[in-house]
Amino acid sequence: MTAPLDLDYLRRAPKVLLHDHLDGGLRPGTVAELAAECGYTELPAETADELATWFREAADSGSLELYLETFAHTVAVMQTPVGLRRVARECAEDLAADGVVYAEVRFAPEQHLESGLSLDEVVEHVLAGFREGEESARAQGREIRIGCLLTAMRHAARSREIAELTVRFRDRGVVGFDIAGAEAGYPPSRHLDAFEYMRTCNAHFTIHAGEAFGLPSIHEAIAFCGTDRLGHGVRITDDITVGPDGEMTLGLLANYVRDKRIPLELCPSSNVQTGAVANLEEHPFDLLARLRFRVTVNTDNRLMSDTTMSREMLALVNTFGYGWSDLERFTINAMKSAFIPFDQRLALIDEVIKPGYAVLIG
Ligand SMILES: O=c1[nH]cnc2c1ncn2[C@H]1C[C@H](O)[C@@H](CO)O1
Ligand SMILES: [Zn+2]
Repeated sequence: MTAPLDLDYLRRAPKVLLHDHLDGGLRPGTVAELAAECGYTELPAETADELATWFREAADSGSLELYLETFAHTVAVMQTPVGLRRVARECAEDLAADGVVYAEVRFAPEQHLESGLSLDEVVEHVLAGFREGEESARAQGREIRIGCLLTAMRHAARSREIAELTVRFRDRGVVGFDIAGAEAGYPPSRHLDAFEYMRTCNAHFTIHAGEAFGLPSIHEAIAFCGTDRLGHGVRITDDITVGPDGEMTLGLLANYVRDKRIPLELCPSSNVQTGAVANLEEHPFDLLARLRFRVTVNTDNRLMSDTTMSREMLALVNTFGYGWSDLERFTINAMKSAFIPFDQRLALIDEVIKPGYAVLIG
């Protein structure tokens, strides 16, 4: 018998998450406790409940720039070994509790140097936290694997350094590189040397592109930088026209993205909050899914969107009427697009994802 498609069963479904920011996924209570421990006095609210509401409402800004301002408070409490480790451990625990079996979690090491840690030390503490979280999840019967992505901030000038840091840690749990931050005015090609370095090292990267800025950003990310995946990429719809009879025509760039199976790391709730799309009903997720782009479901920032992978999937189910087989397809899309070796991706698909959905599909 097919399992009901509700939050409870969605949590049991094996899920794969490719786009989740470590500094956008803290537990509200942890923000409050770490602030008290490290003497950060600028928090906009005191209790966990008040903070949860504040982050969600402040991020509901309709602009990526205003949305990003909320990160000042989370980054502020992630400056010490204790803070970094705890946030990473809890991230792994929370994702595992939600039924995520594989996640790539990203953060920008250059934003965590205020108490004198080196870039390498910051990464070491975060990786140690992930390993602790994986172990405590395992002790509770939940298997999760976390790969770490290192992000460079696109308005800054440290991308080459962060790319080198990524490659230095490639055998210790860092699986790829990314650029993030305000998109308008900071094209991906500003960081060409970092991407060239990554390609020289046969290393993987994704680029936030096509979120707050349109096709030129996506074109640069692919044609100039050679990105493996697109962070968001929703604006690829600017290159798709839907005729009066519903006939869809893809432009050269949209065709290229689809033909090359370039994965789209779509983040439905986040896109509504930053104003990339007006509401979930108008989100192009379904259009792209029906056109068979390689769509994946992601959280982006669980704290700012007050969300989880299960809730993002439920929102899509309620909006577009998806069934378990659709969710399995999106999950396999994500697993195929991960930055870990092919044989390991295949093992997770065959041994964890397919059997997990088979039980739910009945
Ligand atoms: O959706 C996003 N677009 C661009 N930048 C983002 C997004 N979500 C988080 N960031 C930024 C803020 C964080 O401090 C940084 C590293 O995780 O990445
Ligand atoms: Zn993001």
